[in-house]
Amino acid sequence: MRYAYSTPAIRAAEERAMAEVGDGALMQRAAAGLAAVCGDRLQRRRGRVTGARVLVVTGPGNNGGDGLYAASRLARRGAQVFAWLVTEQVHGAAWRAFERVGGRRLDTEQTLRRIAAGDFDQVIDAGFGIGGRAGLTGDLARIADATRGGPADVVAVDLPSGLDADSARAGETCFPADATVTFGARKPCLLSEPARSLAGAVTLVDIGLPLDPGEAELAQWELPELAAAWPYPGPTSDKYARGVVGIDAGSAHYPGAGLLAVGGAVHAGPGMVRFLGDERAGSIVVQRFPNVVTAAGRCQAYLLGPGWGDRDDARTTIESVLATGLPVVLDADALRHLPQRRLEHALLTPHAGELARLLEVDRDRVEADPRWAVRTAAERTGVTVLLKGATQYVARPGEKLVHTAIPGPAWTAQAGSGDTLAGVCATLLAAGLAPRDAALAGASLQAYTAAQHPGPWPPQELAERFPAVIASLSKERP
Ligand SMILES: NC(=O)C1=CN([C@@H]2O[C@H](COP(=O)(O)OP(=O)(O)OC[C@H]3O[C@@H](n4cnc5c(N)ncnc54)[C@H](OP(=O)(O)O)[C@@H]3O)[C@@H](O)[C@H]2O)[C@@H](O)CC1
Ligand SMILES: Nc1ncnc2c1ncn2[C@@H]1O[C@H](COP(=O)(O)OP(=O)(O)O)[C@@H](O)[C@H]1O
Ligand SMILES: [K+]
Repeated sequence: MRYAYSTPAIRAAEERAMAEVGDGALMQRAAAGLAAVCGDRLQRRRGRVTGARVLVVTGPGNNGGDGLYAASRLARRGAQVFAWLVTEQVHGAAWRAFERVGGRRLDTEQTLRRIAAGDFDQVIDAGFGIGGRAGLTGDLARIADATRGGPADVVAVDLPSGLDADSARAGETCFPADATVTFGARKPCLLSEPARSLAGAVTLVDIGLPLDPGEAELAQWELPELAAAWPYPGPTSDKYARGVVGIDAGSAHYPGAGLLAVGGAVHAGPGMVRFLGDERAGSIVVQRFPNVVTAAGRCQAYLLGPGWGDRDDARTTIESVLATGLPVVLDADALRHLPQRRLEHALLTPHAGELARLLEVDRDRVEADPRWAVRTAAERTGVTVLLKGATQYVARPGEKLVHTAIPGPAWTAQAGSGDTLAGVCATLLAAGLAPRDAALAGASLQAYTAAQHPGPWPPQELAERFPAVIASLSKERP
């Protein structure tokens, strides 16, 4: 599990740590970790650190201090180090250390000229860290722009300047990095798209911050969580132990949605799938999946909504399934017909547009603050909500911590992926997983499979790769 902490929680932990060891010690730990990563990257790119030319883009606060101390360490290994100062204000002790090792200050024009000439092997972005605001202006924006796409390896200190540490947003101007060295704990921006992609490869350096996962803001699943949650059958499992899924998806207008949802469910390993939807969609489903049953009967979880279109009986169908008290995934068109009361046993799986409609806000508001949006929806509806998108967030009512699924490539962003995913989630509910785990495991399986098989696979073909991935995941089980 990867945890991310908000800026106030990190500041509070820093204060507790500084009371014990002093602030200088924390900064030295941070600088040592940063210099180690910068040195390794220089070594890999050019065979040695000696002779490398390194520019530190130096901000006025402690982030700038980290960068200068790290550069001083690189200078002691033979690098030539330069600094461009964002303002005249600079961390005094770090600046003196930088000057002592022969570090040189460059003015803006010298810096821009050298960047354009491809003169730097590495640019350390030590502009702003957790004190940073979104967006860059003035000469710093020019320097970030000039560096972008050039030959220098860009290493961000703590987080890329121009990002707000607590937000998923990627401002219009920021300093995209090839790598980020973050201190003490990950920041929410480093786990949330689109900000996450601007950070490159993230290394977490332990500087001894006393942080408790109970205070975390975000928790991202990794393979061990997925493998541990996955319902592998035991030696005596029968089809009811594995779970029977009832799927009402598709319509004469959208017959494909039924097939996609069933395809997701079938390839996630249920005991049985009953198709309870439109007759025409049903006959296509059975042709493709002869193991699917169209007769009504015992189910252990349901999926309602994909490809329904406008349906007169939408509300009554939802109410009759809710009345069973069995777990149910409410997706796509079912989300437009939710009863106006708190629900139970359901998992809602909206994308940003559907969540915006549910909350009666603009889509922009959801995208600007996805954690707020997913938490608010969970509180209002009383059930678990999975917000789909480049980062997939899951919130439960009464819980501040928001989880995210294992991330995957944008190949998954195509019509029909959501239908497939809803089918996987319903299979997991039928196997007895709690809605939160079903959402995280389903979304993680789809994203991880797409990462293992990059390319424009149609969703139904990606689903055919789920079984092999599920089988290989068993190696990760605790
Ligand atoms: N504390 C510790 O123990 C440790 C801390 N560590 C390090 O300290 C970093 C936090 O340092 P920090 O608090 O000094 O803030 P920092 O991010 O350097 O920003 C400085 C100032 O810049 C300004 N500013 C911000 N954004 C701006 C913008 N877009 N455009 C223009 N100006 C902008 C803003 O000032 P303002 O303008 O608001 O007066 C802000 O206060 C942290 O990320 C980590 O690297 C590590 O060493 C480990 C130990
Ligand atoms: N940029 C992206 N990177 C990775 N996955 C994405 C990205 N954008 C969307 N996804 C995923 O693709 C799927 C699309 O779902 P959805 O929009 O509901 O499709 P549909 O309803 O057309 O089937 C979701 O699982 C979503 O999380
Ligand atoms: K930075």
